[in-house]
Amino acid sequence: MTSPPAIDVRALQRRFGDRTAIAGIDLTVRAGQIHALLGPNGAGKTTLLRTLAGLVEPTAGHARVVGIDTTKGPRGLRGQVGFVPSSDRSAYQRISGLENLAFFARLHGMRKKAAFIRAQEVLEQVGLGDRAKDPVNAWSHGMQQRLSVARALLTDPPVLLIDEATHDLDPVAAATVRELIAARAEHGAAVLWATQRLEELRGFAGAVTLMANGSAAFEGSVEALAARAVPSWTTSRHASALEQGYMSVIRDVAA
Ligand SMILES: Nc1ncnc2c1ncn2[C@@H]1O[C@H](COP(=O)(O)OP(=O)(O)OP(=O)(O)O)[C@@H](O)[C@H]1O
Repeated sequence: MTSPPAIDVRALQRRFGDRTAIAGIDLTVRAGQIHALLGPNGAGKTTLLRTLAGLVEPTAGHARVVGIDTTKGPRGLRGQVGFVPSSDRSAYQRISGLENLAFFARLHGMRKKAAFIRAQEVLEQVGLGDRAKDPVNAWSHGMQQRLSVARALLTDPPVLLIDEATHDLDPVAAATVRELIAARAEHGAAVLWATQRLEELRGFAGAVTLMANGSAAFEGSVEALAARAVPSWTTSRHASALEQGYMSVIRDVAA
């Protein structure tokens, strides 16, 4: 018998007043897969990730994470989901990164000593081991973003929801984060990875959903998206095939 998908989204809708953020999406991500979420600003990527993290309730349809209905909220999903919000600044600014992570590890039930050991370990994984004891308000934006990634990895959850984690990162730090996430996927985590950096998807994401206006305008492999590339006077000759494929899908939606 095949196990249920780690992420299972069926006919999901979410409205905010008159505005439709998610207009009926189906999505499946299995253990060990990295699934990229693309789309223009306002397409609904963050709303989808926040719904899966239990922070937003669907208006219709459903979302399940390792079989748990996400309407149970973040508490009901605790230990199952590592969520990296975009531009996350939710850490306690006056205490150190180490103390922040140890605090969150203790919320997950770790004993004090084990919590500090694990906190130091994940800080080293994201390249912040030597800054562990600095107060977070002395860290740069990119360092705080890496702290958010470290927090999501604390308990090795089976599902990782990542919203533009590499947005503020230098290329070396961004590569380190992708390697860490790929290693988690190799160990069985299911990853949903929202990004605007197309160049990072090749050799990283196995599948792509391109959202537009709250719907899935394309779903397939990175190679299949690149194969949608069409020569056009509007596309720069320097744009990669992947970028051209992306733009071709968005143009079809707008047409
Ligand atoms: N709390 C909210 N209240 C009202 N409208 C919202 C709320 N959250 C999102 N929306 C709307 O839902 C739509 C989808 O927004 P969302 O943030 O999910 O897009 P996105 O694809 O993540 O965009 P970006 O690439 O800019 O991060 C937008 O029109 C946005 O204005």
